[in-house]
Amino acid sequence: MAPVEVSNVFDTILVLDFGSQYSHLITRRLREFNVYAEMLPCTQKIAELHWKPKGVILSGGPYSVYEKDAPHVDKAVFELGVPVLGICYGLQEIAWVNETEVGRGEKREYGPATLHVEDKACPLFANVDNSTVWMSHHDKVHNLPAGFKITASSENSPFCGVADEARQIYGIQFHPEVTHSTQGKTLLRNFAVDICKASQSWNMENFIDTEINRIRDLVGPEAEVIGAVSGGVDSTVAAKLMDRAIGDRFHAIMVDNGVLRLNEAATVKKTLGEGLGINLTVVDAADEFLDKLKGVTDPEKKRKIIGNTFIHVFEREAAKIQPKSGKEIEFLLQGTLYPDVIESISFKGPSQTIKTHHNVGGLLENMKLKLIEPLRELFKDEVRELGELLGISHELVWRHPFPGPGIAIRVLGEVTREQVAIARKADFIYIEEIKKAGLYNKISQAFACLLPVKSVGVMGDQRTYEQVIALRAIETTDFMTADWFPFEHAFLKKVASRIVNEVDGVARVTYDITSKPPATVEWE
Ligand SMILES: Nc1ncnc2c1ncn2[C@@H]1O[C@H](COP(=O)(O)OP(=O)(O)OP(=O)(O)O)[C@@H](O)[C@H]1O
Ligand SMILES: O=c1[nH]c(=O)c2[nH+]cn([C@@H]3O[C@H](COP(=O)(O)O)[C@@H](O)[C@H]3O)c2[nH]1
Ligand SMILES: NC(=O)CC[C@H](N)C(=O)O
Ligand SMILES: [Mg+2]
Repeated sequence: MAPVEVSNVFDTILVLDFGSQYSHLITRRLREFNVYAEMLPCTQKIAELHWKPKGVILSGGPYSVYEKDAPHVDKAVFELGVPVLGICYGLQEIAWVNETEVGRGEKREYGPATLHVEDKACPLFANVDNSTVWMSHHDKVHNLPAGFKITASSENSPFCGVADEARQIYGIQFHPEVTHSTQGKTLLRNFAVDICKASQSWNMENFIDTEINRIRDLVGPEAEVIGAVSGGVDSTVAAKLMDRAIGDRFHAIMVDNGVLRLNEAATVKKTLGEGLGINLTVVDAADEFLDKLKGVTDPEKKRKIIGNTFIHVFEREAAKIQPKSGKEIEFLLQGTLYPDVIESISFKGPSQTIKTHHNVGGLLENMKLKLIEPLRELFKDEVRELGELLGISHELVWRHPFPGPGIAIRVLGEVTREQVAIARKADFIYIEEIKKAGLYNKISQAFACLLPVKSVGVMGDQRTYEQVIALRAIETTDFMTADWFPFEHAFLKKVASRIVNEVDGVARVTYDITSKPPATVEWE
């Protein structure tokens, strides 16, 4: 029997990734109109798929089809009897497979171009007008492949759209997945819904039932599962799904690593344990973490120490659990999201190893435990929607992300109890003011950092010589790029004044106005 996979339950469009920076956006757009799509590397062998796609999209990519080492699609894609759409490199690949010349164009084309729909009857262009599309290519299809007709053109690309309607193979030179292609979403919908006949049934309500059944099948009637939860969105949603699926055979463990936010452990215990009824153990390992961090100032070392200590604590706690069945714990729950999976499977080039799925997450290595990752098909906003449907409070669902290494990477330099206490208090005041000003949900992430430099101040006629707090607030959709949040001056003034007045050990407050890149979100 084929394994129960999401793609076996929902009609699925297969996106084959040739390494374009936009590949994941194709999946994203299709899901926005409730068609499920999954991305796999372009090297995927069709015979090894456990499910049959309703259609296939070949993405763009940095290679040239005529290069010696260029990646090529498994030709079995064209034997599946389902529609195929090639985008940019994908179009060039379709031409290549059909023995049509592709070469370097005289002109590169990056940015906006005007699309001319030449064949208004082509179902791919239904309700698509002559409009702006986004181009990003240098190569050019020189001739029309045999059996194809021209469906669209642009000034620089006479074969901007081609189709072999009998075989349902379509190619376009532009990128419909980027929002700058103003009618790109209509085109993708035409392909997925009208041409491939994929049902628009992908929504979080349907997903809950499917996933609960899948977990029950996988775990069976007796086995027990452990999972690390932080009180963050991902692990809470994963834990709640697990709880619905197998009840008290799921054991959630939260580690107080001594670098959580103010009152965090107690709050999580209350919201997850009492509020959501999840079987939760909070382990106080603060001393163990802080002892190991003594004298360490290098950011990477700090991260490694915290990561390893998490594993030790977690293994120790897991060994204490004695399942009713008398057998050992068999499964480990992880809150892996789709972007993590994409990162690990995305096609980066023929010379690079493509990581496989068990490397994703990596909370525990060399473990006998089998992984369960209920969110591995979902984007963050889908996880949030799922959280709301599972009855998790709006406040928890919309919490800003908080990194596992916590305040340890927000206290620059050595992490001591005293330094953590200062950073915690300042962070608490900052977030409290953000919430009071009604800004929390407009900001993607905000926090305070403690800088290990001293600065002179004057308070109550006394000279002070204390440390500096740097405030950070960013707006982003995917955390890969980010911009700083434009607070009103009055707001910053208020926060600075409160922090200097209420937090001993701080003489000065600054606001970080660096975007990512060149900076990162965290300071370490
Ligand atoms: N203090 C903790 N105790 C136990 N597990 C933790 C702790 N901090 C992090 N983890 C584990 O590490 C994983 C990764 O953390 P991450 O911050 O990416 O996700 P999250 O905390 O679930 O959600 P969010 O991104 O909203 O913070 C978590 O899903 C959880 O399994
Ligand atoms: O769970 C986590 N463990 C980590 O080690 C870690 N490092 C960064 N982050 C979070 O990732 C996002 C991007 O942060 P950076 O721009 O600093 O890489 C931001 O949301 C960061 O808070 C982490 N989350
Ligand atoms: N964006 C792409 O897919 C580019 C394809 C190919 N590398 C070109 O330059 O034309
Ligand atoms: Mg977190």
